[in-house]
Amino acid sequence: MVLQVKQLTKKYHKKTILKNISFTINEGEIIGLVAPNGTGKSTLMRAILALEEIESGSITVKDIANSHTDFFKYISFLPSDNYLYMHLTGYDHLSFVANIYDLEKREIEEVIDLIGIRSYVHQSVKSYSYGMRQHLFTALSILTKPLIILMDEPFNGLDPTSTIELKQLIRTLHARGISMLISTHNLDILEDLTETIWFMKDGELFINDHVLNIDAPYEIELSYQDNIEQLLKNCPLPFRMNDNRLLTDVAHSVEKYLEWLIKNEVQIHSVNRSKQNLEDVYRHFYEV
Ligand SMILES: Nc1ncnc2c1ncn2[C@@H]1O[C@H](COP(=O)(O)OP(=O)(O)OP(=O)(O)O)[C@@H](O)[C@H]1O
Repeated sequence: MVLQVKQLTKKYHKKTILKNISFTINEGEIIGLVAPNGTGKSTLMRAILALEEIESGSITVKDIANSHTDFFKYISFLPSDNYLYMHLTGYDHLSFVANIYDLEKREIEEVIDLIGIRSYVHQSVKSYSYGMRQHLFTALSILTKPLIILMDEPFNGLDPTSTIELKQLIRTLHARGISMLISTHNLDILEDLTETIWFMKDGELFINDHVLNIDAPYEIELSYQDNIEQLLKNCPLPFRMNDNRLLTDVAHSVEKYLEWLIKNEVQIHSVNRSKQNLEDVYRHFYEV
């Protein structure tokens, strides 16, 4: 186990943002954190990093509490807003962190090549584009060789090239055994990176391992019939239509649909289990 959070509660004024949240993250796990705006994803990350006062709870990495400076050797943060010194170069930033953690110059060079920032690392940050700043921040977040990285909306504002590169980097870090907690609103990207998606709602965390295996509806393809609309009007079971395909509701068994369709002489062409993607799961969970 790398990160352990126990019974974490955080309030802003009287509003409880995090309600008694507990979870663990193991070596090499990528967890996707998904929730609508304003739910508490950033607050959770900031609380883990002791950037927020909390009402109660314990947060440890490798059994070291976040009140201890050693905690920060093992955990890194890629925040959604990058705080960089405009008049310094990228290299200055890397040297600064390397000095604090007593790292060798060689380790800085390795990170520069891994992230691919060599061509501009000696320019001052004020000349960097948003994506270049994000790359520098990523380099800073992996310089200390953390066991886990918290990434708060890391894909925001990145062009397709930078997005592909960051996805590739996440896979590289994963292959090196680094754990990651990634919050994003981009469900397609997340689905590409991991099957372990956690949702947040009303201050609670819903941990659904392999969430994509949640029950998927069936697609019943109907053969063309003149009176089909009329026939389906009387169907007592809930359904959606997509062209000539009837999508079942997961709360009812497919047998019930087939039974009714056959009894009412609706001709069936084929029956398939549709693939449930993350957007479907999200819509179902948040009732969108
Ligand atoms: N410093 C603060 N003082 C008071 N309330 C705050 C403060 N920071 C955040 N909040 C409130 O806490 C709630 C959670 O905010 P948070 O930024 O953690 O959400 P989020 O899920 O990260 O949202 P987004 O997806 O928009 O980034 C929101 O209702 C927000 O208004």
